[in-house]
Amino acid sequence: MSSAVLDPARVGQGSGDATGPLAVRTEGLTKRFRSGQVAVDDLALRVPRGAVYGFLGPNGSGKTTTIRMLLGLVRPTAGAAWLLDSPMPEAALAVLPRVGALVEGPAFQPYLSGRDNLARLEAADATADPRTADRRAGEALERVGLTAAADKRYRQYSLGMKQRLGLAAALLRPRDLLVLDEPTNGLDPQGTREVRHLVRELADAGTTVLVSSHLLAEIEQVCTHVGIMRSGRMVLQGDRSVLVARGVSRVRVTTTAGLTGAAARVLAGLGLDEVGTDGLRVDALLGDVAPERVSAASVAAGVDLVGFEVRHPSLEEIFVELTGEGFDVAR
Ligand SMILES: Nc1ncnc2c1ncn2[C@@H]1O[C@H](COP(=O)(O)OP(=O)(O)OP(=O)(O)O)[C@@H](O)[C@H]1O
Repeated sequence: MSSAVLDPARVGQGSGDATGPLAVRTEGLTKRFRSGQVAVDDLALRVPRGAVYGFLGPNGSGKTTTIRMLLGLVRPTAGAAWLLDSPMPEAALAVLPRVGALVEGPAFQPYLSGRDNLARLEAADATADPRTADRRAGEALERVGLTAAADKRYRQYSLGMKQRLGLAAALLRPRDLLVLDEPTNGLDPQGTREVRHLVRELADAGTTVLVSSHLLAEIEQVCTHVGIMRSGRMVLQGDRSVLVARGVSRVRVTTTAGLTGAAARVLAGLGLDEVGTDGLRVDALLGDVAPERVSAASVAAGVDLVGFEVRHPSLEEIFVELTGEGFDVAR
């Protein structure tokens, strides 16, 4: 399917969608590498304008390949992508100046300083205004905390400094959309906090931000929306409440000796699943049963309530459950 076949106007691109105007949209986006590896499989990405979209998934789940396709750096095997309503890669020249990107391996010169590298990028960009280049480079370096190291050669930069320079390059001018692939890679905790702060600031100023990470905790606090990838497929996408809604709460009743059987029968009688007993504790999945029904039914059945606890899983637990993330990478 090519973008010519799939007209954005016909599929409601940019309006009409339940989620409102979109800054990034893909339909059936697929990448099969020559090795036969399907890195991205039939992806329908939906990044609303103004969102901070956390693009999450374990190592190897297809985030970088997706981002490279969005930016026209990798050609999709099938499907289509739009950035700011413009088809990619066809409209790359027109739309990419409005898009700041931080992707792996930016083309920086090792023997030039950070500042001179930015100047070189500016000089290569025909759409940039040379009169304001120095000021904008200085501001971008300051925003990413690189002013002190601005005149050091790139090859002497630490990984974190390189990452900051990549961010500075994305911020050389105001952007409507920022696409950041693992921006906290190589940063220390303070640097990670600064990136979060920067993302929030940019979003407050109206920029849409698509930010990938394999660590939910790193970007959870700034995301308005999430998309979770597993083995090249999107397993969950929407505003951040979809994550919470996805979590399954558990209830735990603690009672006295001799009453655990009765407690288990109460829980099962209410239709709760996975009822299990451990010492004086009886656990079950709460499902959509109200907790107060469980406590009331227990008391009515003569079960002493020594303890009563409802546990909501953390976002991290939900993320791990969805992605099946373990120590090994996906593939
Ligand atoms: N050029 C390539 N040729 C063959 N396979 C590739 C190529 N690039 C990526 N892959 C494979 O595609 C899959 C997805 O990789 P991708 O880099 O998109 O994942 P990711 O989610 O960005 O992971 P990470 O968090 O580790 O960067 C992986 O299995 C990877 O080995």
